[in-house]
Amino acid sequence: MPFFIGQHYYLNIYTKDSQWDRPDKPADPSGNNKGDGPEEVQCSHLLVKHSGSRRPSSWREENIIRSKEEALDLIKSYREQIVSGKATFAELASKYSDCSSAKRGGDLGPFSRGAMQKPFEQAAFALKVGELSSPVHTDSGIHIIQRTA
Ligand SMILES: N=C(N)NCCC[C@H](NC(=O)[C@@H]1CCC/C1=C\[C@H](COP(=O)(O)O)NC(=O)[C@@H](N)Cc1ccccc1)C(N)=O
Repeated sequence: MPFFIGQHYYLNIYTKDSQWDRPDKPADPSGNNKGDGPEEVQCSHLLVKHSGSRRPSSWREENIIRSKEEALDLIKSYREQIVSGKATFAELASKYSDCSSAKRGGDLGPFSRGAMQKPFEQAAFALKVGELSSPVHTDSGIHIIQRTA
């Protein structure tokens, strides 16, 4: 189906899914996503901001000027320390995360789709419980995410 500007798309108001093609049946009001993964996840994250972040400031640093590349190097080193068992996720998030959730070891609490920026949501909902993501880029900066529930 060729795409052209102004083309209408269809939004399932229950599951928030969107599609170009006209649905062939009414949306299910129960909002069941029919096994397309969990409705809600709980995650912890470690955020390293950089000069291109939408808000380059945090509880740790008034004015964050590190480059995106430096932020990625830091995130990779934290991820390596967690994977090798040198440090726990909560220890590093508490010390180094540029998000206020650092105070809770990075815990964001439970959230459903639609709450977080898309790249973060996509990564979080693809994780199995206990799994640690690769670096995830959002407008906030670079994250590693651990699904806890
Ligand atoms: N529980 C929710 N629904 N809270 C609203 C989330 C808003 C959402 N946030 C994000 O997508 C990213 C990924 C996770 C954290 C985050 C960004 C920022 C840091 O980045 P910055 O905004 O300075 O660019 N931290 C937050 O939002 C914190 N309130 C998250 C939090 C902290 C403590 C307890 C619970 C949640 C968004 N749509 O922007």
